[in-house]
Amino acid sequence: MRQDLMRIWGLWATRRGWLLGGLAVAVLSALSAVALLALAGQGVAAGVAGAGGAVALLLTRPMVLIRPALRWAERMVSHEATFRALADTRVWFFRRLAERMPAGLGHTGAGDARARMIADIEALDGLYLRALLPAVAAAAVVLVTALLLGANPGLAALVALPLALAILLPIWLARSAAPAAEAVTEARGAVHRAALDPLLGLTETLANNAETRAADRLAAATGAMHAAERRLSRRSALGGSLGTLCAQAALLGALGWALSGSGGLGLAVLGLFLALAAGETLALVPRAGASLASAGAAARRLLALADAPPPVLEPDAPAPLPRGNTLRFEGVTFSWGEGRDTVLRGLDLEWREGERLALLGASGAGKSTLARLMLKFAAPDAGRITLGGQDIAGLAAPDLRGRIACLAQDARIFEGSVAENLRIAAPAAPDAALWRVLAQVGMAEFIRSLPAGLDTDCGEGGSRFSGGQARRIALARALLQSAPLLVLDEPGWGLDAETERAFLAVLEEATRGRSVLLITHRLVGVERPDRVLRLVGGRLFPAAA
Ligand SMILES: Nc1ncnc2c1ncn2[C@@H]1O[C@H](COP(=O)(O)OP(=O)(O)OP(=O)(O)O)[C@@H](O)[C@H]1O
Repeated sequence: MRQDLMRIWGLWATRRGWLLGGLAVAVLSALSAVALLALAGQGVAAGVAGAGGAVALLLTRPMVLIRPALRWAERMVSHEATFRALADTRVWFFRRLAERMPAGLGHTGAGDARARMIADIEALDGLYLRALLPAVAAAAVVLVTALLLGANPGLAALVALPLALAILLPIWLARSAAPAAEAVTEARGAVHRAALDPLLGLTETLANNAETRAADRLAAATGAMHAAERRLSRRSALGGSLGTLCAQAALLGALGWALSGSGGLGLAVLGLFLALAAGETLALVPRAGASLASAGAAARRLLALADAPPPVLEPDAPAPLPRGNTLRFEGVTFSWGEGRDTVLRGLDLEWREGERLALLGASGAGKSTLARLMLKFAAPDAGRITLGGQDIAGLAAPDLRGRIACLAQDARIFEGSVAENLRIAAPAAPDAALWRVLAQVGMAEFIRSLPAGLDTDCGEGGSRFSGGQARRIALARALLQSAPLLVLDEPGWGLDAETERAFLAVLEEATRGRSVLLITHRLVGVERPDRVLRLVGGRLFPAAA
């Protein structure tokens, strides 16, 4: 746990100024509480002794204002620090995921990754806000208490030692709370999945009358989560009780010392008031144990995913992009991981520059896998893939992807306007270019008829449009990318027969001068490919058009 949390702290290096600033203000704020009560105590002692206590009163007045100001500053600075650190962590995690799962989350649990991205990263704020901040502030208070009472080491020990114990206890408890925190984090992920999965597939859930079963699963997952949370709360409550016990022991110690009459009135009152002041700061510490354990569990889950080896390593010194655009597979063998079926077996392919290739094959034959290998979303287990004679392993992935445009089978429409979705492929494309590709996929007229035209919002996952319309926008996006090689994975998926034929008929015109790889289950007769290949048993065979 410690190592994982240290890694997370290391990730926040660029926010060290804010984080340390927050710590400093938290310490000052806690010490101001001590100063206020210490001065009040001195005032009371002076008053009781008939010495007036005017000086204490004079000093107390500004403290009454300084303290709330420091509390306000503590909130603002520490929350800003946390916000910035967590934002960095989210971006870092996103990049790590993108490197490690270029072929998409579909095969690795999108719900789980989403839970980690949101909930686990949020739980990390406990490391700073609820563990480090209160613990450091409390430690400073205990130290200052010991120093202020230093005139009498006996009294100092009676007050400061139980208080120090109140800080150490939650840290010690955090270790034993780690499994409970881990269980809570896992259970939250399970609730996320149980809630999201049937919702994302709501139509199937309802059509199969499966909502009761889905609700039962969600209830079971929620029950398991509450049970796990209860176990963690018990630990937290134990920490809270033990912490309070320690703080009260300090008060009792100070009171006992005062009543024993072994020192002056001033010191006795100071001891009592300091024990009271410290109690207030220490009240936040017991929660630190559970928060630390939860942050540790979240950090472990995040790092497990973020540290997975990337499927394709980027070259240290990428080769320059070659001139030619002929793409070759030379004896490529590939499986998606240990224990998984071999998808490609010593596959050879020459996709010549400017060639229009149709790739047929049964479902699951490995057609999309072939496309993913070309884009370096995965790397061959044996053999190599070359572009213009250069092994793509030596090319930087962004360079390669600038040469090969791809319409994936499950291409997603993002939230944002039609224009924004298209410009993902070509950020500087003028409106005229957008209209051109929309016309090529038969969508220009429809988009023009919408009040907002190109600015029409697509909705989440393209929900503003029908499946076929969304598919055509994705197709237009692939056409817009001016890459010389174009891979179209099932471009007709979701289109009615007439639209599919119309699109395939204009494909030649729309992709003139480019190499096209058309991946499909079947040809409809209007494609006019230069060559047709069929993928069977991990190898390619010539097929009739
Ligand atoms: N990203 C991935 N991670 C793990 N396994 C994968 C991944 N993509 C594909 N597979 C697996 O590889 C095998 C071939 O799948 P692929 O999608 O390449 O076939 P396909 O010929 O395109 O099928 P379809 O025509 O049904 O789309 C399948 O067993 C599939 O589960």
